[in-house]
Amino acid sequence: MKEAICVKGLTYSYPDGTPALGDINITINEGEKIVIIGPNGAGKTTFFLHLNGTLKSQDNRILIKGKDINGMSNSERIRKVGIVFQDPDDQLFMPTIFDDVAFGPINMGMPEEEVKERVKKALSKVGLEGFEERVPHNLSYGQKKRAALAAVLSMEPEILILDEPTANLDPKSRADFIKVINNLNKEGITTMIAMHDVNALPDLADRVYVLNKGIIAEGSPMEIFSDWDLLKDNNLEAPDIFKFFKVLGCFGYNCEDLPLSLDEAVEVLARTIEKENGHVHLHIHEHTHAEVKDVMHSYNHHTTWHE
Ligand SMILES: Nc1ncnc2c1ncn2[C@@H]1O[C@H](COP(=O)(O)OP(=O)(O)OP(=O)(O)O)[C@@H](O)[C@H]1O
Repeated sequence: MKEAICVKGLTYSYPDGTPALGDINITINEGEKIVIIGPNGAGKTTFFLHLNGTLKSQDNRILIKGKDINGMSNSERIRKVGIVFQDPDDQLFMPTIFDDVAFGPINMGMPEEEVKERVKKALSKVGLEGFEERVPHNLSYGQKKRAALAAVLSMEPEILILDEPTANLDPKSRADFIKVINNLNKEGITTMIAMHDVNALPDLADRVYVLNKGIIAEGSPMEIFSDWDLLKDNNLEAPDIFKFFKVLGCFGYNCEDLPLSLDEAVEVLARTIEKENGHVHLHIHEHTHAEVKDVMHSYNHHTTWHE
């Protein structure tokens, strides 16, 4: 497998002395689907700002497809790594959507016909066909998120980095946005996402890194979410459905695989029902209401871990 991103010993403190990153070492291969989780202030945004060259550290190395990022020109970097920030208003600043999505290609000096072609293609990938003349300011939040993504896609980056892509989206927009990102990944784009939305994480990650100034852990979503101490120590939580099945397990529900998403839960339940001849046995009636509540709360760090 070819390396998309290789980070060696990245340490960074802001000029006012605030330490943000400590000795980050990671390797991400081409085509991977990576999610980075960590508490507020863990350094996720700071890390991303190093990957597009906005922040620079001299005493460490970041290789993008084998090439040192410090030796790359701006345009070379932007063509390799596209970053979509959490707030689309940070990325949309032109009078029309066309101007915003065309901004990168025009700056690269591309001929007019190619610019138009790239804008059309990028808008179609995010489901905003025909939005060229719309005013960014007047779009809905979900449309702005997709327009900001199109503005990055028009540069046809090989690596796509997204900060909190599902935050503040309604359920349909959230599902649509996840589908768009997954389609881009299937086309071969390496995706790296920072998110607090752990319920959406299993749809967007093959591999997860826990970042808290340094890399604390790395593994599959199942490996990470099964480690309660890791989650607790880093102010993180598992997807709701995973926690719910953990609770069911305490009441006698015996399932081999814990689900991380609703789709997986349906499969797991179907398998159990088949195995148990149409029955799922629970022993909740043997417990008092207070005991059931206690178990439920033990899997919700907001109500117990911080009390
Ligand atoms: N411009 C800055 N100057 C000084 N300190 C900063 C600056 N930007 C961020 N920091 C600090 O660096 C640390 C890492 O912040 P960063 O925004 O990278 O974290 P994050 O993981 O993206 O957080 P969140 O999940 O809340 O978005 C924090 O302690 C933050 O206060």
